[in-house]
Amino acid sequence: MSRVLIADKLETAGIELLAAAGVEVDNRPGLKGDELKAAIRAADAVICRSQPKLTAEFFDEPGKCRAVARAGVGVDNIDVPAATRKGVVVMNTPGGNTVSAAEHTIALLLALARRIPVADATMKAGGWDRNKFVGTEVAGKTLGVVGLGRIGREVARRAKAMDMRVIALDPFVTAAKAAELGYETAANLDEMLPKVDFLTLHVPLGQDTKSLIGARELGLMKKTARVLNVARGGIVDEAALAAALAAGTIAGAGVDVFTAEPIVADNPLLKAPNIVLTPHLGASTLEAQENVAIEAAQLIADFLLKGQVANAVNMAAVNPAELAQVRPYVDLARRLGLLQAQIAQGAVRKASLTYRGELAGQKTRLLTAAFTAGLLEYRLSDGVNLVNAELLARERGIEIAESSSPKKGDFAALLHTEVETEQGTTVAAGTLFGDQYVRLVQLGPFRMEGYLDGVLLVFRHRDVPGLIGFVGTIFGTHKVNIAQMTVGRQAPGGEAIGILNLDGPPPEQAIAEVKAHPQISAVTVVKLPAAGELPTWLG
Ligand SMILES: NC(=O)C1=CN([C@@H]2O[C@H](COP(=O)(O)OP(=O)(O)OC[C@H]3O[C@@H](n4cnc5c(N)ncnc54)[C@H](O)[C@@H]3O)[C@@H](O)[C@H]2O)C=CC1
Ligand SMILES: O=C(O)C(=O)COP(=O)(O)O
Repeated sequence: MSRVLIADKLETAGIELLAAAGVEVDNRPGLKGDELKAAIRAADAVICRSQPKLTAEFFDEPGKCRAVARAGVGVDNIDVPAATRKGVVVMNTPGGNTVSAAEHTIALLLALARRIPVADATMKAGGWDRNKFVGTEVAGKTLGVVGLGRIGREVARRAKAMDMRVIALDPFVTAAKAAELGYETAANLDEMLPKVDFLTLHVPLGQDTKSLIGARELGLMKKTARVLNVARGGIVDEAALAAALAAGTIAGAGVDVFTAEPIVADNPLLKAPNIVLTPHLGASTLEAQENVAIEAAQLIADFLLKGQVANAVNMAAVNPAELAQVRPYVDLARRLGLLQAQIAQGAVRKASLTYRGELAGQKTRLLTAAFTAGLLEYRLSDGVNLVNAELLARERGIEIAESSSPKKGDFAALLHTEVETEQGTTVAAGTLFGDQYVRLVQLGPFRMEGYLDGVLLVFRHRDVPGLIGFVGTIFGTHKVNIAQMTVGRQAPGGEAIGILNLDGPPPEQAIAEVKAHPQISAVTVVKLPAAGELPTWLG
């Protein structure tokens, strides 16, 4: 009989579903340390929410555990790469708590605007003050929504119903799509922040979003503005927010999520003025908990009893033998996607892939999925993989088109990609040398032979003598080694593009010095995996 550890508080509907399916349920929420480790090892699968921190050590020796289901969205409390390495499938249940998280955000917004918690507390302490708690209407005010995914969209829709003006910021939402929904867009945070009366964050916690709102960003906002964080602790810097509230440079905040949960006594937000706090209650409604408990239990029952995998954030349902054959091209396609994600400016509308020569008609769906996974993987909270990449792109209104042409050009096989955003189209094409070495052979209109790994410095320039030496000297001075370099140009003395492969990330100062050259028009730093480093879904 299969055994499932329930490592968090889970609605009984989920537990009943497992029992009815003939699975043994070990319902022990709140286990920690060695006890949790032992319970995981003894189970075939685990169901959790955000409380247990399933760090790498829990997957070191997973015993018989083969799957973790997160009854909710954010998997930031689970070390997914560590789980993957050990072959543990991690699944989640996006969508089930979307409405609850959105409603909680609106509840905090109104509680702040009308100062309800403090008025309530004052009254219960014997007070009656109708002058001290004068609030503000939200109608006519501007709400900035950062992250217009599932929850952000529901928040924006509700704000619109309250006659708020909505400005959205999300790399996967074009101005046209936003306008269709009745929202404005901002090109970046700096443009959005000075305009908003309320700011709400609905992005996953990741490298890009940690401290997304810090002292500098809070400083760009109106003194009368209020900040809401129902996403994840740390997306808004806690110390900076507490300081801005104390200084009165921000008028209020509503926070549901914290860097350490349960909150620690010295968290500066506990003592900050004009703040409404809730203990991670965004998904805590009967409805949401029933949804996610049933969904998570069903995922685990199907996995254990039928071998079926759905909603996996770290696993591709691709036949292993097939994958082995095309692995180097899958790697190339993903790297081109990662490159395009970092060089394309503005919200992505469409990606068009053309398979030329020997690649024509060869598992192109798989390669297109790999390219799409690369294009999306920096931004989304769900782990993007071969299985879900195209669906996730479609959900975000990104069209993915592919075509094949068996005619051979300069290369026996070529993958040509074009990414269209509201600001233009970027072209990148790649191939394999010697059936295994991944190479970039075209960027924009320029032909070249570039390496698609590590840190790349891409610079557009005019092909004038001495320029390459100028750039090389800058990196030499800053002690950043240049491992490779390639230049593509159409004609001597004309427009050109240079790519340097650097042995480490370049300091800001070095980039500023490169940009200062009058013949260099644009500089972009692109971060790609090291050569041979494969994504977890391909490893
Ligand atoms: N307080 C609570 O109880 C709950 C909190 N959450 C949190 O909310 C987050 C969002 O959930 P969903 O809306 O379901 O996820 P989602 O994946 O549907 O939406 C996330 C959106 O953020 C956008 N995004 C990513 N990086 C961005 C950036 N740097 N700037 C602007 N936009 C960016 C993505 O393009 C995507 O559209 C989850 O990751 C989770 O951490 C989710 C449920 C309940
Ligand atoms: O689904 C999410 O990401 C949440 O933050 C909800 O967390 P919880 O399940 O209530 O611990």
